[in-house]
Amino acid sequence: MAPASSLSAWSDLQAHHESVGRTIVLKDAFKSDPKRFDKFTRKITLPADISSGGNGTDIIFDFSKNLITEETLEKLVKLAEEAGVEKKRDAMFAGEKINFTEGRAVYHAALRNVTNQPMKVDGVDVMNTKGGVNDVLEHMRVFSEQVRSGEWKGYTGKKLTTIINVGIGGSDLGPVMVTEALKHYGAKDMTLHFVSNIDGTHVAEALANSDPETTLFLIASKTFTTAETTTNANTAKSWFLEKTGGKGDIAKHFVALSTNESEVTKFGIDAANMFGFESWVGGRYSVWSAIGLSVALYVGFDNFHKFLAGAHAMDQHFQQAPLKENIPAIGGLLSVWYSNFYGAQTHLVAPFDQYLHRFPAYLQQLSMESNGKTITSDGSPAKYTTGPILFGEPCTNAQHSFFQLVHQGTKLIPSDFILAAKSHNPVSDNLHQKMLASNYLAQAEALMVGKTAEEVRAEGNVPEELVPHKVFMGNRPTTSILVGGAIGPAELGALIVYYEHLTFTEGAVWDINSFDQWGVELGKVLAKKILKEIDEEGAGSGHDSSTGGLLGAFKSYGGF
Ligand SMILES: O=P(O)(O)OC[C@H]1O[C@@H](O)[C@H](O)[C@@H](O)[C@@H]1O
Repeated sequence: MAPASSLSAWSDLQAHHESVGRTIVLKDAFKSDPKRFDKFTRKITLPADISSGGNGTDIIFDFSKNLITEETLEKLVKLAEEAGVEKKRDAMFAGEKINFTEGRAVYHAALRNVTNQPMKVDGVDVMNTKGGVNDVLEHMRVFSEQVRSGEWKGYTGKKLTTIINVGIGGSDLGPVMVTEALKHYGAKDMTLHFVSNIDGTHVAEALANSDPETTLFLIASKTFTTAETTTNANTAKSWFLEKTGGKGDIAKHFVALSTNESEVTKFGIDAANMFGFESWVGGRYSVWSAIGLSVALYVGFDNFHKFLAGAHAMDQHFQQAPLKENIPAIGGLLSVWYSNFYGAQTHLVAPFDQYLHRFPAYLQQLSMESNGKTITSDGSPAKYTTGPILFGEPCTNAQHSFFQLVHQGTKLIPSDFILAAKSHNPVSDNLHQKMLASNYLAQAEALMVGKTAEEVRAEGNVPEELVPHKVFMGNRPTTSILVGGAIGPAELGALIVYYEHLTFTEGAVWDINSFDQWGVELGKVLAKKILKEIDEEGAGSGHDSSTGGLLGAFKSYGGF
């Protein structure tokens, strides 16, 4: 595929940015076009039987507060066409090996293919083959129901009520985020811990208050070779054997979520207690796989299934909707518009939802591990900026910390605001929910309309020297996502997949491989070498003076 910047739609957009983009004034665009909201808002309705309220939940994506005209959208769609976004999308859903640096299909959509459409990789039906998607789901259903009901017992016959998921990256962030987001649906008698960091504090704190008789460990690792996870898992195993005086039955207390059966059995977990998946599931897309077992255990399999079904609804929309109506494609194209034509470097995602407090952290891996790449498909460096820095925190908290920069800083920060119309906790007669909503609406409005010097002066009593400090430039773009109900499993699934395919669209336009992650390797290799050096005499070898100096200082201060 040709580099994006050589496409004619790209030059066309550059000219369009010069002539139109740079001069759009959003508040004027709204004044002159009363239909702007309708024109740029898109909606998906989830099937009633999976929606949180029992009616089909609408999810509205209001793109109207973005720096676009109808012509911009047409030109962005043209860019997507020229960049082959639809072709690449279809190749992904056809199981082609679009992860071309690892020779792998990118098929996480099969994991949530709840309508059981035929999906094949290398001619093999991944849904119905032995050990395939449906078999693993069935294993997850049976196991999660047994644990939740107490039928699956620990070695002394007690119900397992503490779940410790040991995993990192995609084997941690998805399960953490989703179990937090769906806490309302979680088993009240279950305590969850997620141990990811190699910092011994993480595992020590999780074990400190856990009872080996009632604890279930999920060792979650696609490769089962990740240093942090195998080390934490071994520490957990030693703790378990020590606390149980060697009487603890690993088979009852440890299960593995992995693709690597031989490493799993080497660790001491029976293959029967392994929940598998395939190499075509990338780590950051693995919450839909066996890696989501903690979710199924916590919220129950029916809810896990709804989570998959909501995701599937967004998959189907992405596959079927024409680009101009295609919600994730529009999201991705807007990101390209801001990154490549306005020079934006960031993407803020602020959920107005406390349950979604780990959503931005989850999206950081999804977006930045996928599109933090320089090299394009022909091996040459991109001549344009690629993956933005995604960041965020829940609101209203973020408003009281870093929103200063979003409103008055020198940077353009395209922002997404997410709100559910219904709260799971409508306390104080919904006062909190109304205040939350008022902030969600006010922030997007304030970012757009800003405040001129004249408006500041008109407020009266403002010393002239303070006027410039109180001016808000405005015209700062936001996308407002409104879930027309509560955020339940299906709504959450659909929201995640919106961002997955947004990320896909960006990467497809930028002509990069969004599905590998070579950039995490170098640090791992160097850490292995340095770990050895910590136990050897001296301050290592072949290091620069900073690394060598710090290594020496660490050893001397730490007494190593
Ligand atoms: O699940 P594994 O194999 O232990 O890998 C965990 C994480 O390891 C990281 O190194 C990768 O960058 C992530 O993509 C991955 O999710």
